[in-house]
Amino acid sequence: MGTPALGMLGVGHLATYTVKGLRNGGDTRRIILSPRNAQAASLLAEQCQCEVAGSNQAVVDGSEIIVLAVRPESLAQLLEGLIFRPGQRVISVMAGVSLQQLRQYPALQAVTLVRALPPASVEVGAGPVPLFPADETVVTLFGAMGKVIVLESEALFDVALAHGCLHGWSYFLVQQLIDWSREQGMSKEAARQMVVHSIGSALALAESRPELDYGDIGNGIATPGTFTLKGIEQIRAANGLQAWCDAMETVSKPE
Ligand SMILES: O=C(O)[C@@H]1CCC=N1
Repeated sequence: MGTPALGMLGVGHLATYTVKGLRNGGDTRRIILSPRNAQAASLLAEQCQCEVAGSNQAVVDGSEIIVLAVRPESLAQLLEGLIFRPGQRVISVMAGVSLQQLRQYPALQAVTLVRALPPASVEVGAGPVPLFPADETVVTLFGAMGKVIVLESEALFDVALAHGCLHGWSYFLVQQLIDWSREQGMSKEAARQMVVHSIGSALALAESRPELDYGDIGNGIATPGTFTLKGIEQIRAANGLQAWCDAMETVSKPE
């Protein structure tokens, strides 16, 4: 048996960066794309050596593993009339749709269902990919493009949804800090480098010292009389740290 073929139902942003991540990670398996978004599918097929199927059913028939990468509101229409083989592996990358909700669709009743949430950074092999439940085939598949983290429960997978959002929020935080630096007169390049390396190098140092908590390192720097302490006190007083956890709380509790 060769490497299981992969079918993508839905060729939007998530499907596109996932396929790019797999190819950039050296995965050369057969990848079959659904035809509905014809322009995106043919572009991705050309860039990443995929095939565009004639129909969604052809995607299912030609693949051992199928990724559901449509918007939740399009799912019912997508599944209408589709026939999966019993035991076929179906990975849902739709945020906020539970296994129980997926199981309500007649088409999905006999398949092996797995949930995953690849962030955009898998395109460069750098994302955490939360997964539930454990599935060796999917761990191997997505291991090519990121660090797969198998969660112990679906509730914890929903917590990881908040981390998926954190990934997205990071861009806004970094951009806001770059914009502020530029308003002070810094060049675009210097502003970007200063912000990115300030945060990136903090992560690098902390990850070189796994025995230390991030808070320990922060407290070692923010000692009495420092500018760092003055600033973090101001951020805390403005709810600037707690606001992030509050948003995590909101998005990790779908419905
Ligand atoms: O924003 C979203 O809905 C998805 C979930 C995590 C990242 N993106």
